[in-house]
Amino acid sequence: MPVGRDPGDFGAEGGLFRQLRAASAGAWEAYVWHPFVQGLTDGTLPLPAFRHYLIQDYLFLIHFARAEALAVFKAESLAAMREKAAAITAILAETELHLRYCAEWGLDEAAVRAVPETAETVSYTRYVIDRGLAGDILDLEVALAPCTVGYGEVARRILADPRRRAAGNPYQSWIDMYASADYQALARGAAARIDALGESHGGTARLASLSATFGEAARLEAAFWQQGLDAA
Ligand SMILES: Cc1ncc(CN)c(N)n1
Repeated sequence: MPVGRDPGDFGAEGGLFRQLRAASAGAWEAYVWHPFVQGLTDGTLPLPAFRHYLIQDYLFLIHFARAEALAVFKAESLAAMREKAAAITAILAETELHLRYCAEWGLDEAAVRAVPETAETVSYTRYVIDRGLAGDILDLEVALAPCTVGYGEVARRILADPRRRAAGNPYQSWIDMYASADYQALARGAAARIDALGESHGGTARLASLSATFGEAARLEAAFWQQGLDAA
């Protein structure tokens, strides 16, 4: 396997998730192995870049939880509603990590909430919500998947990279969060859900439009990292 290119075991061979990832291979690669991610890996990412990113990510997660709540509303079964409710709980737990970093920088929750959302944060979160409002549960889950699954893949790539700075990496607790068994299970579940909905909701016939959504979300993810680098 090439260095830093561990794709993980997300989605089944031949399933919709892997078809979507393959259809947006360039945008996906630009997202999951963005220079920001490489800076996290070897610990060279400037702190102001991380700080800008993390504060915006806290704001991002609030809106992402709203999008997951829309997926509860649009869920096709009670089991799916439970899975989506668990995803909301996981996102809210994720924000605790952000608040711990912010507390180290002297920012409490009210101070973080008072930071205006950037264009990158608004465009990504509202795009996902719009896909969910305009489409059905599969459209929404495809818009959500690059976020949930992508960070699972990002963490696996970081761990697999020989340039990884393991000792004294200032971003280790961030890496640990997304490499954790809990997060990896969430990411695997999100990819498996895309595969299942692909079967039940006519994924093959809708491939062109679903690929457009997936690719756009992957591009918005890359832009989200980039705003951190641009702020440093
Ligand atoms: C922008 C973004 N994308 C994904 C994740 C992982 N939940 C996140 N925290 N932020």
